[in-house]
Amino acid sequence: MEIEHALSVFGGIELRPTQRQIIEAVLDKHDVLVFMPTGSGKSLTFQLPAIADSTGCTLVISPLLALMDNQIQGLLAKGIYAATINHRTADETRQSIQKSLLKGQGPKLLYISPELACSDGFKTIVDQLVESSFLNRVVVDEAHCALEWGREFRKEYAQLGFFKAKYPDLQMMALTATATADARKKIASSLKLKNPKVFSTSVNRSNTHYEVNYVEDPTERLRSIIRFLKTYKKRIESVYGREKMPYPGCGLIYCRSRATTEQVAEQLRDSGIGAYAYHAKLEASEKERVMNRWLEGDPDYMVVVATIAFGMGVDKPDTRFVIHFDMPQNIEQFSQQTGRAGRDGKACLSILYYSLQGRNMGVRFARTEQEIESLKALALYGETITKCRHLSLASYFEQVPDKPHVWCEFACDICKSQRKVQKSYESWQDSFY
Ligand SMILES: Nc1ncnc2c1ncn2[C@@H]1O[C@H](COP(=O)(O)OP(=O)(O)OP(=O)(O)O)[C@@H](O)[C@H]1O
Repeated sequence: MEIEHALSVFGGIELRPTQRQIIEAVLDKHDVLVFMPTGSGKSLTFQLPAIADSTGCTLVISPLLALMDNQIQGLLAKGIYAATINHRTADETRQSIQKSLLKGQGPKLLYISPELACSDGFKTIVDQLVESSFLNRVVVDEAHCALEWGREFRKEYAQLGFFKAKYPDLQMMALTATATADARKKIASSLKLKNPKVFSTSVNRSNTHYEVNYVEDPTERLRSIIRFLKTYKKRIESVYGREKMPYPGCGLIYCRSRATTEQVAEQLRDSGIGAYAYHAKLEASEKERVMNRWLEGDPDYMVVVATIAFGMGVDKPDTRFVIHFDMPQNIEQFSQQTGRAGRDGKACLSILYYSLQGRNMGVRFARTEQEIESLKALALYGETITKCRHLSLASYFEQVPDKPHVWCEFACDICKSQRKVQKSYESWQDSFY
């Protein structure tokens, strides 16, 4: 099937130039390594070739069930046969999927976890699929989970090199938003990719307005957020009306601890702002309710106040802001969480509350040399008050543009008013003495 024909399934969207190049390389049977920022449309680069294949299956290895479900629902809604096998799958369904795969009539995309991929039972299925030429390629999504130093490290991710070790000609594709040169090398080597075509696009998200607020006291931080959200809500409602559904101004606030998410959400509700907490210890039904209402754009769920448990794979394109009430653990986490906003390409806002307490907490939890480096990069991002925030982020990812002003155009607090940032930074510093 032609690219254009396969694309029609996606409702007439136009491929971005890099997406097209990647898809062409995949259809040319190259191993491919993709580094593109969060929300830049990486999924399409493996979904479209899978649809274009006349027979056989693309195996997608993904770290989270929620992430798999999200993609499968989207594909099924477009009439594409996609499925998952995981611990929740009934035996009958599992057997029926396996049988259909071996006849070449199975799902076009089969999503599985790295743990299942590495199990002996599944390896036997892979053997049979390769022998019958029904396995077109293996896609490793969120490939940075293979990096031992990352917070999201999963040991089975680091074992996925077995595919190429046994079947050197089996095509593999790896995708991640983590973009340092070191990460690239390590991912390619861990998966044993053969002369991969590497695609790396700018980490810059020019639709994001970056802002850093230097506030040490958590109570003052909360006051500042409430002030911001009240003004913001008023503005939204004056344009769209009070009860607009879906609500056009949804966002996320990240905190470090579960207790903080609950406290912040409660205080926001008391101030008339629709907000609910989301963390790993909530009942499954509560998590589902909060996630679904937020995704639907319910005004009472305008803000989700979350721990790190809410993040990877959440795709709500019209998320308008991400606020870090507490500092994230490092710059990778900051970049990934901020990447939840503005996935529709429209303007969005990132506000980082920077504090000495947050920085020290990061030091306490950093486990490896690389994590410390990434935390230092976050500190540099927060404490550099003479350089555009977009550029500070880009320097960590070793991407410095020729024409920095084109990247930002006043889309950060420093480019907007360096004097104001300097004043706020200095008064924060003064508060220590
Ligand atoms: N060419 C395109 N034109 C318009 N919208 C697109 C295009 N490609 C992807 N999108 C949309 O952009 C959004 C983000 O895409 P996707 O989830 O693939 O991002 P991603 O790069 O995988 O992000 P993450 O790293 O966070 O998983 C989705 O809503 C998707 O439908």
